[in-house]
Amino acid sequence: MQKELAYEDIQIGDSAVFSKTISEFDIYQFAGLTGDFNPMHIDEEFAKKTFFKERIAHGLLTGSFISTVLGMKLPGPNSIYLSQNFTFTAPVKMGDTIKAIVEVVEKRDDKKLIKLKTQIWNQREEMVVDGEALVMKKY
Ligand SMILES: C[C@@H](O)CC(=O)SCCNC(=O)CCNC(=O)[C@H](O)C(C)(C)COP(=O)(O)OP(=O)(O)OC[C@H]1O[C@@H](n2cnc3c(N)ncnc32)[C@H](O)[C@@H]1OP(=O)(O)O
Repeated sequence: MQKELAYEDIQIGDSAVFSKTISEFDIYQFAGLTGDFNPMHIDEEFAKKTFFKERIAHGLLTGSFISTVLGMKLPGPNSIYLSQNFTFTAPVKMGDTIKAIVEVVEKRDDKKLIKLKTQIWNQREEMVVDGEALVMKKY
């Protein structure tokens, strides 16, 4: 279990990472959980005729691993997620291994707010998601 960090323990420049290989099962599970059965994610024949020519992961499935790093590592347990933006810069394909990285870029002591740069990269060192998150770490 990750040691719980207090707001004061967190410094600008601190970073944390979570890595995962995206499987067909992950994509089906996400479709079932959310109800987003867009055929470009789940129907190989349909996907062959799309711009990407094969099935790709839902953008928010990929993006959700930013939440994993924020909630489990940095700022970690007891973080309150306030906002997030995502730019999906490249597709995530089945079997890709993605790495979600967060880095503290700003702190606001009066409200205990932490701004983090949030990016996800694939195994070919291509950035697939870019963005920024705001988290409150009250205690
Ligand atoms: C809803 C769900 O079911 C569906 C999904 O989840 S799909 C999965 C998540 N999305 C992705 O995986 C897409 C990943 N992105 C890409 O692969 C690329 O961005 C792209 C191939 C779609 C487009 O790239 P590119 O061919 O380089 O784009 P253009 O240069 O032709 O740009 C056209 C205009 O769009 C703007 N733009 C492009 N990408 C983005 C982006 N990610 N976010 C915001 N805007 C984007 C680009 O600036 C161009 O606009 P402009 O006014 O002409 O500058």
